[in-house]
Amino acid sequence: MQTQPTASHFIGGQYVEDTEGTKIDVIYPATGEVIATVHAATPAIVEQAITAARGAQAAWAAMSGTERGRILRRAADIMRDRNHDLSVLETYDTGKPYQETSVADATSGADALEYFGGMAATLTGEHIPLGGGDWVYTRREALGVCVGIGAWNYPTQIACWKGAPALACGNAVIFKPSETTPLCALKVAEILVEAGLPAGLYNVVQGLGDVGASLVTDPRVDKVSLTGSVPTGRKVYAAAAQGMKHVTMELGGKSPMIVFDDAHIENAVSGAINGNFYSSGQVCSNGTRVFVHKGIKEAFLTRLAERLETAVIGDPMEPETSFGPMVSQQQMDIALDYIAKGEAEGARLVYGGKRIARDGFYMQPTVFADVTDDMVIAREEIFGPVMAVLDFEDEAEVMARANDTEFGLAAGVFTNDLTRAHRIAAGFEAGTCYINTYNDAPVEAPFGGVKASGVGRENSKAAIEHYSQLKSVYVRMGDVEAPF
Ligand SMILES: NC(=O)c1ccc[n+]([C@@H]2O[C@H](COP(=O)([O-])OP(=O)(O)OC[C@H]3O[C@@H](n4cnc5c(N)ncnc54)[C@H](O)[C@@H]3O)[C@@H](O)[C@H]2O)c1
Repeated sequence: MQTQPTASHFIGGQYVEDTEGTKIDVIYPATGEVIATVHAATPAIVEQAITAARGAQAAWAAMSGTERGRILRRAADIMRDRNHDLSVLETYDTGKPYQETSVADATSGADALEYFGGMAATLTGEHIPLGGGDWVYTRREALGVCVGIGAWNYPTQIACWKGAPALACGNAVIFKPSETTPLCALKVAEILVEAGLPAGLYNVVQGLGDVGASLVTDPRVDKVSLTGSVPTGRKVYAAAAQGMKHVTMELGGKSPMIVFDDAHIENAVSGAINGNFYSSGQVCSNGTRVFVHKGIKEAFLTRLAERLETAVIGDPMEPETSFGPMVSQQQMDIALDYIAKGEAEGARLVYGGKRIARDGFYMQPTVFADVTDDMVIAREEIFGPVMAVLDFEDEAEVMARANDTEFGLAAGVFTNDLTRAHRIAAGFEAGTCYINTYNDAPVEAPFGGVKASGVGRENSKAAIEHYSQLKSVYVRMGDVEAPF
């Protein structure tokens, strides 16, 4: 497959290059080889993108929702038709196994385009009757130019989860992918244009944090949607506040998963695997603090270790590979450093813990038991395949410990006690909760965090609120009274 894109950026409906920008090498995580090179956007490229977006937005917003939606739904169909190639590219960009990318990336992006494409024609205001025959009507209007800034773990999905609702509402989009995974968003832009999206409405500019910051601070940008870490979120939120811009913040987590002693152990182990080792642990909503009731702890750990033995670690392009490399040397080193901290703090290493001796950024899926709440591996987001298993005995105690974190992205509970399951879900301080499952993210349901994990929601009808605004129009049917 040709991994070198035609050019670094996609602006005004076409590929654009400016080799003056800082060189960014794209590294295939499975081998460490450079598979493409792009250039960070220069100020001239940023200017071009903002001008293109502003120039195209008003006419797009003036089209009917049905027309806008049709284009998005056509793009969804093209994405599904090209799922194989898009999945291979996603694997080159991120290192995630094709087994995952073929079902969770372009397919999820297509779902967002289809869902919001269908919704575009349903976006309306309301009629509010007042006394004396007067009335108010509301108009749901676009925000203008929306900037999306992506993390590296789901480059296609993030480009679509931000782009689809923004476009459905009549906005123009400028998307800056993570500098670690710059390739996939360009394909999303190409497909949208092929589906009939007028030029300038979905632009992709490459770059590091400084390019993101220059977009966030530009007065011509109306909204910023970031997927990234909490420290970056604090900076971007603060910068956006200066311009009183709308924001969506999809940030990190250290989510709890509670396994009661009446749980179906096999399902709970599956949930813990999905919530810790999918995408080599590089998922924001992962349930990395697994609280297991003392009564079933050893049975849970034994079964977990047996199941981990069956993971197929290897070439991510091979269909049977179920666990691939980390995205980068840097991210692997961060995770290995946390493993060293866990051992130094006295946690019991029950599985993995080592780098795998082969090319690329491979490390073992890792499980620590006997982890206590104060350990660094139980408090900080690792963003790697490192599970911390903690003991508990009492429901009230585990609820308080689960919530004792600055984060609030996700949380899960495994139990067969119906009322307890809902009591726990109600008690979680988290935006996205799971009962007897973990890490589902269908487009129909709102996704996002509370506390330091974020502001706003992606997916579902809720996303519309974050990509549009209401205008109230007051209508007087009679004479206007005034005091003098
Ligand atoms: N809640 C979610 O939906 C979600 C999904 C995926 C990942 N994440 C989080 O993302 C993090 C991992 O991704 P990452 O390492 O790419 O995150 P990161 O915060 O390092 O970078 C995210 C993006 O922000 C850009 N950026 C950095 N500094 C900036 C600045 N000052 N102004 C504007 N843009 C700036 C980066 O270039 C990148 O595109 C984890 O914390 C993970 O939990 C959250």
